[in-house]
Formats: sequence, structure tokens, C-alpha cells
Amino acid sequence: MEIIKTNILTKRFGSTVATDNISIHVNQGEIYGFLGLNGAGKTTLIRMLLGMIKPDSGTITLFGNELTPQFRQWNDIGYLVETPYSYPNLSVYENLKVIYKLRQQNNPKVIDEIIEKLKLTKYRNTKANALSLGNQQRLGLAKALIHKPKLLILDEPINGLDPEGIVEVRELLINLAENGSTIFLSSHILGEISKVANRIAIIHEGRLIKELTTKELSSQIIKKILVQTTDNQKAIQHLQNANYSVKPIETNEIEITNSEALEKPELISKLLTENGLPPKQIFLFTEDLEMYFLRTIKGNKL
Ligand SMILES: Nc1ncnc2c1ncn2[C@@H]1O[C@H](COP(=O)(O)OP(=O)(O)OP(=O)(O)O)[C@@H](O)[C@H]1O
Repeated sequence: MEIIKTNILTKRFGSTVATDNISIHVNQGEIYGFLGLNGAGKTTLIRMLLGMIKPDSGTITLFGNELTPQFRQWNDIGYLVETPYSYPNLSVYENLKVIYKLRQQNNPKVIDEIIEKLKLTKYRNTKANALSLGNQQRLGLAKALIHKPKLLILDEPINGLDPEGIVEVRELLINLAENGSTIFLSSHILGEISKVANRIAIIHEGRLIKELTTKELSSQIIKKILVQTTDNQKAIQHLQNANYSVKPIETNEIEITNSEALEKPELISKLLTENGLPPKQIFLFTEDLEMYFLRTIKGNKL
């Protein structure tokens, strides 16, 4: 079932086209990563999904129902948009109690359950204004999750979290999706999104550039083996005789790109050693995810 569907969604601010004819869909149980540099249009799209701003043109369908003023399923959605806002003079527990009431919940146990889930137990009675940025973010996530929404929309959810917090939130999101929740999350960090999302959309200057599964993304990342020996010219001869595609590169290394070589780099080592040219250096180069991102954006600018 399609939980989110946008159809040629456009929003302008003066002469800036913040989102330009964006059509995407997100299926139930998916973690959908919405990836773009700062200013790409991520928050604008999220604010439209949440009915906070109106598109200039195009439509949004959530849970199969078009988003109009009559839309009634807000309680099925949890969200965290930009810096989470909390009541500064209320404690973590009191802040959550406000949301609990707003969400018309009727089992007070859920407040402490969510506090525990987000590892905020130690800060239960701490005022929001005394929390670290990371714990404010955890409180924001707790507020988004307290009513066990079917759809979770998160704008840069790992902002401010330390590495341990990032891993915890990643595991939490994966667990929620495994239990049937649908998660739409934005980020400008491709490495992070690729660890958690099933599908990824790349947005740049308001336009959807690419939509692909995380598997497809991994197959599009450039990988190669780089070898250095005491006599690269001789080494190239031996490698070519064994049917490897090789070429010398400026860094005094040999580049090998065959998939067999990538799968079994030890065979390269063995071949060269047997021919009296043990590699001085051999390593598997994998394109940095940020490099992939920039390469994709460049390709679409032409
Ligand atoms: N209320 C507004 N008024 C004028 N321009 C806006 C407004 N909101 C967004 N924009 C512009 O629209 C474009 C997209 O902004 P948006 O905040 O959606 O990007 P983003 O991908 O979320 O980036 P960031 O991660 O920096 O928040 C930017 O050029 C931004 O300056």
C-alpha cells in the first residue's frame, strides 16, 4: 500500500523554486531516505506533507486519501521537523504529557515507555532547557513516537546526536519499520541514509534527480583495486596475460576494475608474488558516498 504519494508537487518562494514537480511514492513498511544538500528543498517538501504549507501546484495523498482541509488522519502520523521545539521550563516527562494529551492517548504508561525507549530515563525530571542538543533531539523523537504512529516523518533526525545516539536511532527506526511503520526521513548525509533506508531519493535545487534502492546505489558506487609493485610495467604484462583489465595511473599504481578481481583480490596478490613481483601495496578503493552524490548531481546539471 502506498502510504505517501506526491504528484508533481511544486512550491515557490518568490523566484526560488523550492520543490519542482516532485513525484514520489513511499510504500508501507519502507524507510525512505530523502537526500539533498542544504537548501535542496527537503524541509519544504516535509512541511507540505504535514499540511504546514500549501503547495502551489500538485497533490499529496497520505494513506490513500488526498491531503485537503478535510484530511482526518493526523493521529496516524508522527513527525520531527527541524530543531525540535519543547516547553523549556517543563521536564522531559511534562513535555511528553502535553503531547500525550494533544494526541488524545488514554494509557499514561506510554509516557514512561517512550522515555525508556529513547534512553531518557535519567533525564525524566530534567527541564527541557537543561538538556544537551542530543537529548533534545531524543525528546523530539519521543514526542513524534508517543502515539505509535503508522507514518513517521523526520527531518534530519540524527542532528546533534553523538555516534552512540546515531546507532541507537538507526536501530530504533529499523525496528519500527520491521513492525510495519513507514518512515520518511531527510538528511544531507548519504552515508547515514544508506545505512538505514530501503530506498533513496536524491533531490537537488528542488528537483528529484534520482530514486533508487539502497542495493542499486551500492552497485553504482565505483570500486577498483589499486596495486603498486617494484616494476609496474612487468606486473601489467602478467595481469593482462591472466585477462585482467588493467591500466597504469598517475599515482604510480595499477588500476584493476574486473568484478572477479574485486571479489578475489587475493588472487592478484598470489599471481604477482608467483611472478616475483609481490605487491608493495594493494587495496580496494570504494568511492566515497559523498563523491557519488556529487557525481550524480553533476551528471544531471548538463
Ligand atoms: N519560508 C521561506 N521563504 C523563502 N524562501 C524559503 C522559505 N523556505 C525555504 N525557502 C527556500 O527554499 C529552498 C529550499 O529550502 P528547504 O529549507 O526546503 O531546503 P532543505 O533541503 O531543507 O535545506 P536545509 O537542510 O538547509 O534546511 C531554499 O533555497 C530556501 O532558501
